This record gives sequence, structure tokens and C-alpha cells, in this order.
Amino acid sequence: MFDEKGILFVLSGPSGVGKGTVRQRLFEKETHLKYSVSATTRKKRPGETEGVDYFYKTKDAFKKMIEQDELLEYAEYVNNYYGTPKEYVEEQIEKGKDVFLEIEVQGAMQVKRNFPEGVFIFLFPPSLEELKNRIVRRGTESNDLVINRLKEAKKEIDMMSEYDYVVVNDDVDKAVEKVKAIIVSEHCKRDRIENQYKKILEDDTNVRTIN
Ligand SMILES: Nc1ncnc2c1ncn2[C@@H]1O[C@H](COP(=O)(O)OP(=O)(O)OP(=O)(O)O)[C@@H](O)[C@H]1O
Ligand SMILES: Nc1nc2c(ncn2[C@@H]2O[C@H](COP(=O)(O)O)[C@@H](O)[C@H]2O)c(=O)[nH]1
Repeated sequence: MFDEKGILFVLSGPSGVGKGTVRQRLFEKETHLKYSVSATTRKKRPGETEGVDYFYKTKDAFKKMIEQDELLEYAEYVNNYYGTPKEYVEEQIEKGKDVFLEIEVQGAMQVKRNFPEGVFIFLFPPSLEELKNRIVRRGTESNDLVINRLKEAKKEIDMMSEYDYVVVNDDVDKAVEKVKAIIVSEHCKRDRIENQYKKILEDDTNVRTIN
């Protein structure tokens, strides 16, 4: 009702916790959200599509994006670069659209520094064992890479207190409902703080007479 700018929602958490799964289910229900497709230097996995899952870049092309200040944030994660193209996010927020980022923790902390009005949600695994099982079951990483991702996971979980919200992903539907509730709650908050209420306080025309 009162919002002019959109809200930036940042979902992060360790690899394999279910960020992509929760995000996909959320987008089936919350069609107003805009997903920011990241750039990465990692190789395309079977079933992934350029421009839908990621913009796949060489290391040189990625470094050029950094030099030209095209990224809102970026991080080196398990020997690859990942980053959020800035222009799309800024355009959508200006147009009043809510933007959703699904990124790892180092990048989320950069966004928090540069865009503190964002909303930061940490997706938490039921246990480290279940996290490991999920990455292994997904079958996209070699055993060495699973171990590297789990080592990163412990560092990432240590940063959890920096987030506005923590959602445990034991059940996907329940986790999605919680993220939806966060979105509604943040809109209610912003409606109150946008200072638009001053227009109502200054408008005397409706309180003088009936008809
Ligand atoms: N609540 C859940 N219960 C059981 N399995 C789940 C749950 N959520 C996700 N999974 C499964 O766990 C695996 C990892 O999920 P997903 O790929 O969404 O994680 P991610 O956090 O996006 O990982 P990455 O950061 O590596 O991209 C997938 O096989 C997915 O089907
Ligand atoms: N800092 C950023 N992290 C990102 C971005 N896009 C994705 N990611 C995260 O990287 C890891 C690994 O992803 P995977 O697709 O190789 O499994 C995962 O935690 C993603 O959420 C980004 O733009 N910036």
C-alpha cells in the first residue's frame, strides 16, 4: 500500500541446506518476487541453464565484472567465484519489486554492509549429519568437494547471529511458510516506517464535514 521501493531479501546458509529447494517452492507461491540470477565461474551442472540458474563466466570475464564494479557482492567459494549482478537488483528495487538473493555467507555479509536495509535470512540444517547426507544424495559434488563444502558450512553456521531471521529447514513446506511470513512481516514494518502517514495527518479535508 505505502511501499515505494521493493525489499531485498537475502537467503543464505550452508551448501546443501536446501536454499534452492526452498526458493523454488517459494517462487511457485510468491509470484511477485524477482530472483537475481548470479554469475559464477563454476561449471554448469547437468540440467542447469545459462541465464536461469547462473550466468556462467570464465575467471577472466568474472574478474572484468569485478573491475567494472558490476557486482553488488562477490565471493570466492570452494575455488570458484560467485557474484550478484548489481544493475538488475537496483533496477527492480527502484521499480518497487522485491528481489530475492540466494547466496553464501561471505557475500551476504557484503550485502549487509552495502545494503543494510536488506532482510537477511539464514537457512539452518536439522543437523550436520543431515546436511552431509543432503549434499551426498544430491550427487553433484565429488567426495573431496563434499568435505570442503562441509568445512565451509561450519564457518558459515558460526555467522548465524548476523542474520535477522533463522529458519530451520527440516520440512520444506514449513520452511517456505516461515519465509513467506517473514516477507509479510517486513512489508508491514516498512509500511509503518515509510513516513507516508504524514500525508494522512496533514490532510484535513475529510475530517471537517460529512459529505
Ligand atoms: N527439508 C528437506 N528435507 C530433505 N531433503 C531436502 C530438504 N530440503 C532440500 N533437500 C534436498 O537436499 C539437497 C540439497 O538441496 P539444495 O540443492 O536446494 O541446497 P542448496 O542449499 O541450494 O545447496 P547449494 O548451496 O550447494 O546450491 C537436494 O537434493 C534437496 O532435494
Ligand atoms: N556470494 C555469493 N554466493 C552465491 C551466489 N550465487 C550462489 N551462491 C552460493 O554459492 C554456493 C555454491 O553454489 P552451487 O550452485 O555451486 O552449489 C551456494 O551456497 C550458493 O548459494 C552469489 O551470487 N554470490
